[in-house]
Amino acid sequence: MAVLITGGAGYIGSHMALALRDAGEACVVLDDLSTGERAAVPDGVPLVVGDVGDAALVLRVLAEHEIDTVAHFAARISAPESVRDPLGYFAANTGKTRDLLAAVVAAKVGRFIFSSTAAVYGLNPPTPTAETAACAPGSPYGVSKLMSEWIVRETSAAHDLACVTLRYFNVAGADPKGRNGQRAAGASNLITVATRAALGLNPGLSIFGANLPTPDGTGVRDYIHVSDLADAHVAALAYLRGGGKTVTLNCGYGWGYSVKEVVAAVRRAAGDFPVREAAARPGDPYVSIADASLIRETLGWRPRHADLDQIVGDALRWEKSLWRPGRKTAGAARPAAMRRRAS
Ligand SMILES: NC(=O)c1ccc[n+]([C@@H]2O[C@H](COP(=O)([O-])OP(=O)(O)OC[C@H]3O[C@@H](n4cnc5c(N)ncnc54)[C@H](O)[C@@H]3O)[C@@H](O)[C@H]2O)c1
Ligand SMILES: O=c1ccn([C@@H]2O[C@H](COP(=O)(O)OP(=O)(O)O[C@H]3O[C@H](CO)[C@H](O)[C@H](O)[C@H]3O)[C@@H](O)[C@H]2O)c(=O)[nH]1
Repeated sequence: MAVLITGGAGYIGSHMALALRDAGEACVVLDDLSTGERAAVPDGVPLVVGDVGDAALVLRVLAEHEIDTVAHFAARISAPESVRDPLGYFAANTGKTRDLLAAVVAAKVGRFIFSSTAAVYGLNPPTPTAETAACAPGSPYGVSKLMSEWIVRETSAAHDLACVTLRYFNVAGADPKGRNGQRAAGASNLITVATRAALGLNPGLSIFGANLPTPDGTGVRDYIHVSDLADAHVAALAYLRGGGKTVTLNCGYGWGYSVKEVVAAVRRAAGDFPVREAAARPGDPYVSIADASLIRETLGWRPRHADLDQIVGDALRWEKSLWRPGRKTAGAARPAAMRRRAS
């Protein structure tokens, strides 16, 4: 038995590959390397370079590696980009999820884990947000994921296929042992931007909205450590192999931090860095916090790295380890400590 990880050369999928390898589980990665990197795939895990929409390739991989479960991470992930290219997102995310499922059903693979997002809930969900909340995605990206969820659900109902859909809240941090982390130079998520700013790799941080209707005026998010998220996938795999039924589960902790609280945590870990207040991003929810009770009940999952200082510390250590002379991020100005490392 082995797990196929689509998108396993990307940020989250590669952490799952690491978690499975650490647990002694066989797995194989299928990734077209459009945003992922070969180096993110852990040593000893086979990488097949190709498209999840290539049915012949997928069928071959499913058979050759005796796959019993597919974990489908591969996707395009930028909400602003999806506003400019909705049809591209529906093709890449929704269309290819459909094509992958067709291969999975044809090959009689009985288990599927799908990467969805809190973005399906949209702009003003009740908080904390339970899985039963109405879905009203605020971007084509969110729509592409919600449509994929429906395809997963209907396919599961019609075929011998049990599926766990995981709706991730804000994924952050890096492998606590320093083996892996966010590699995308253009990553725009708060904790990556703030840690890179603290290291002088970009000119500073803009706080998008400082007068929002929240306790300190800045946006609040439920940040989940990427290794806890990988563990949730390992727990979902055990649940499915134990005969668990199709279910949709939030992945978050059930509490949130504001942008200012995240800035304070990064400053505690790395010292001061420039921060300015800017206009709120159109379409940003003010608050996004999971009701995380169902995943605990259903999978028995318990987070191990939920402390914000650990999330920030792991991200920071990873960013430092990535730094090398000539590495480019926006407006890089190298701090003295890093200039010394270069010489
Ligand atoms: N990062 C987050 O905060 C977040 C939040 C919610 C949900 N998600 C979901 O988690 C999943 C993984 O996100 P990530 O942050 O690791 O993104 P990522 O861009 O780092 O990883 C995606 C991977 O998929 C690969 N890929 C894309 N299209 C492909 C295709 N057609 N065939 C084969 N490989 C393909 C890319 O090369 C990349 O390695 C996505 O489905 C995303 O929607 C991410
Ligand atoms: O430079 C920045 C970046 C972010 N923020 C703020 O920090 C918070 C978090 O923003 P992120 O960009 O890190 O994450 P989002 O909440 O916008 O979105 C993330 O989580 C969503 C789920 O809720 C989707 O999955 C989406 O794909 C994923 O990027 C927000 O209040 C945002 O306005 C800033 O102030 N400055």
